[in-house]
Amino acid sequence: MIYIDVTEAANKWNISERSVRNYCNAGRIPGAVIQNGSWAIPSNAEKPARKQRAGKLPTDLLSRLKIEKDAGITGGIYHKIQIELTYNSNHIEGSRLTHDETRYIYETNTIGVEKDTINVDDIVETVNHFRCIDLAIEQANYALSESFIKQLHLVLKSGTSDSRKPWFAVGDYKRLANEVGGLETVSPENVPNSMKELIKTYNKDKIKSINDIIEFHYQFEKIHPFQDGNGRIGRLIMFKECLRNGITPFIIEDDIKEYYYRGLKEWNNEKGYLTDTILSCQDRFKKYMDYYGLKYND
Ligand SMILES: Nc1ncnc2c1ncn2[C@@H]1O[C@H](COP(=O)(O)OP(=O)(O)OP(=O)(O)O)[C@@H](O)[C@H]1O
Repeated sequence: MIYIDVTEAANKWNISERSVRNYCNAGRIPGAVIQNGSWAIPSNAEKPARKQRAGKLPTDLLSRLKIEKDAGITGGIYHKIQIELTYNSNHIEGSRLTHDETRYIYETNTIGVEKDTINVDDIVETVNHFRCIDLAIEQANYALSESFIKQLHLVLKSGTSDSRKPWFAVGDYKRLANEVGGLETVSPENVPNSMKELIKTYNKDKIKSINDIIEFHYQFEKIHPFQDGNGRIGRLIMFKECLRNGITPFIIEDDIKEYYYRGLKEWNNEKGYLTDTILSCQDRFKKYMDYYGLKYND
């Protein structure tokens, strides 16, 4: 990939450097990454379209999400997904922030102190997760790539205490071996090849089914490419890929976490456990879509 810097992008698109940086920060330039402290932008990236004003809202989910996000509309499906997906995905991984606390952080960028101790990382990762969802929406229409997956990790883990550990790679694959559910995962030296292979296989067919997305998720979790954050990154990828393929997304809610874990554990023996769990999450999501007058095809 050939990259250009912020000044070059600003000249090319005839906008200020500040606007280019704002677009990068908002995740509106697919593939833009931070290198040596400044933004590196793919040379073939297109200038982001100007924000649309809210008018008659479209009934397909991705268009609606983009409009609500860009227009800063509150109380819609975008707002709902930010809170539900962030709360549940973080909670599955042990965050102790409550649903209300997650909502306050999203809506007011403040947090009331309801308990004695709040883990700062829980707050940082919650705010970061909101931005990851934005990235998934902005880049929904691009083919899945390693650079996008690493960018999600960079955004999710930036500013956390993990990011200050010398052995922890933020926005890059793991340096130390890890396991999941007591099972071995791919060793750090083999992760780059395994990820390349996984993405190549996944991208072979242009049109994806929900089963392809679930299979990818299992394979991704088996590789466990990052030191930490694999569960949340994996679920964000599924969210993006559902949007890209016109498939109803789903939020794995905390109350069915055990079924989700069992589904992953048993995937090689019985795919029905995980598939059925995800289909029931999709049914829940369709209720949100009905409420907001959105159409779905599955
Ligand atoms: N038996 C299993 N097989 C494959 N993947 C699994 C299995 N059990 C759990 N997972 C996946 O691993 C994720 C958790 O991994 P882990 O406990 O290592 O946390 P992590 O890598 O720190 O991710 P994050 O902090 O988001 O979770 C789960 O959310 C799930 O997606």
